[in-house]
Amino acid sequence: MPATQSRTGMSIEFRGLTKSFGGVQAVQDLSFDVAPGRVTGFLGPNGSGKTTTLRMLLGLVTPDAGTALVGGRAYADHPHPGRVVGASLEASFHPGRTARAHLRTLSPHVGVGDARVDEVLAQVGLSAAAERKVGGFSLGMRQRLALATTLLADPGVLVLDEPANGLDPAGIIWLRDLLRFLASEGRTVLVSSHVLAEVQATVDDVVVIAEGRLVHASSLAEMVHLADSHVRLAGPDLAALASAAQQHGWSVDRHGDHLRVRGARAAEVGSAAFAAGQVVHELTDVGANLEETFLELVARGAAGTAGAEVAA
Ligand SMILES: Nc1ncnc2c1ncn2[C@@H]1O[C@H](COP(=O)(O)OP(=O)(O)OP(=O)(O)O)[C@@H](O)[C@H]1O
Repeated sequence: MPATQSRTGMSIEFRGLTKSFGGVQAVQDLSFDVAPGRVTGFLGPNGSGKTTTLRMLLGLVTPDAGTALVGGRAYADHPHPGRVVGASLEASFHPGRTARAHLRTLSPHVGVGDARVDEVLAQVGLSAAAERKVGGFSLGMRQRLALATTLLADPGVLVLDEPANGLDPAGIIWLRDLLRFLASEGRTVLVSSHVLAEVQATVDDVVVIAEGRLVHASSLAEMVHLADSHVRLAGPDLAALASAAQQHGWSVDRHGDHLRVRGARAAEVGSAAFAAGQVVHELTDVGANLEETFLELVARGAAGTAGAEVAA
């Protein structure tokens, strides 16, 4: 077994990380922190730069500028980086090998024995499939084996790229419980995903990127607060409706052909419009929708207008 000190989570720091491939600016001046003892969701749409960022963290891609540090050091500067950070990024399996054989080929490199191999197979629910060839594994089983690979050295830092991809609903709940348990032990757990809903029940902190730039970093609780409910209001004279709502001290944003009024319920907004003599075509209470907030942050980030939402 590796030394227990490896289990202590270290913080991860990204500072001014920048990388382009030819004409493609994959990551731009990206800075955020990932804290130990918490699960952090690293979110962004396809092609937003998540994998490139994680590859730079693991020293697989050289940044054009900036740093990515684990416990204050570059990954490669740790004496035994594979024992400090467990990462699923490079997980590739020989189809003719069994799950157990796959892990046994890796175990000497991270200084663990066969007993640990069976332990992690049990931890990811693959004990019964240990002697089956990986070529016949489902996507979900491959995800479990990738996770077993990252856990093998009992590392304090886990970096998981889209770990929920391919898992069935029961598998997603299982993964959530496992990641929460690993974080509760003090580990640093960084999980990428392009679907907030997939990791919403798992993460403590949220980092959102779009087109390689940071658009939001906060606790999940703060993001939920951002996703506050509002009243959707439309009519032939939006300017007059907006001013009627503002006179009551409610905040009003225009979104295309309708307004969003915050701080009031639909009934109050309807009464205010009536009192102002305004025709209303649409008046709806819209509940908090985290996924919608995520998509909005991404859209605003892509348009380069997200600065105000960046909390980190
Ligand atoms: N080795 C490379 N050569 C050229 N372009 C690359 C390379 N790696 C990434 N890119 C480009 O950088 C951008 C970011 O890609 P990246 O894979 O980091 O995004 P992602 O957020 O992980 O996407 P996904 O959710 O689809 O995995 C994309 O435009 C991609 O095409």
